[in-house]
Amino acid sequence: MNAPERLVLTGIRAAIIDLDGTMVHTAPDFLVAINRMRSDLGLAPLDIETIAHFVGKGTENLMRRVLAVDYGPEDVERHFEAALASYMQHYLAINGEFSSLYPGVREGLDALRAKGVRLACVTNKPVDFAVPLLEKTGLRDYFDIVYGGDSLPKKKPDPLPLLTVCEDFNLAPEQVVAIGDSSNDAQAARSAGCRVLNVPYGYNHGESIHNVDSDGIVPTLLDAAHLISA
Ligand SMILES: O=C(O)COP(=O)(O)O
Ligand SMILES: [Mg+2]
Repeated sequence: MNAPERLVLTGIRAAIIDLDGTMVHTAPDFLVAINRMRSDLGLAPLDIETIAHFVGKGTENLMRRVLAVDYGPEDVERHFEAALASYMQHYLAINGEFSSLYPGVREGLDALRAKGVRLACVTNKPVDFAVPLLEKTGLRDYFDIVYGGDSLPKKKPDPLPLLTVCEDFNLAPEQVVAIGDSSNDAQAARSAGCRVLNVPYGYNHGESIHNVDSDGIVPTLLDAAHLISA
């Protein structure tokens, strides 16, 4: 029997990197902003694990999931606008204050850049949250492009944001790898025709990352960088 082949991704010219759960552990920011919003609405606080399971499909989805803990579908819609406005205000007030970089992020971005791999950040976070967070964590200058969940008509798992980056970089999708913590990132990459690596430490809707269809699971962004070559 042949020894298992070591995973290597060749012909890669750009990497599209996810933000929440991949570069930055933002669940503590979500916890504070959501529970301040819930307090404004007279609702009891949620724990961090519950909230982390709701993260990944953008702010509107997050609001609906957080309200659905207490309300049925009609009341969720009735409270939606007020909840969203309260949440946006509270999140912007603390954005990045309770967050931290995961191990190997800066090293991984440095290693990718040293290989001549261009970098884009594609997140489902609103772009007005994403850019200040990247600035606060010292990551903004790594990225030629940053797209938030509201930058384009569709967000991940739709392939549009990834395909837009490929076009911006003038690269074919197979020359681009997406790296993320969730099935959203993997599905978007598969639909776009990009390669995809997953990290196991983020927020995959409370499900095992091992069930996701991807080209591999890497412990850190630095490990991802080691597998990627031009
Ligand atoms: O805010 C979200 O919904 C998740 O954002 P992400 O795409 O950076 O994981
Ligand atoms: Mg993520």
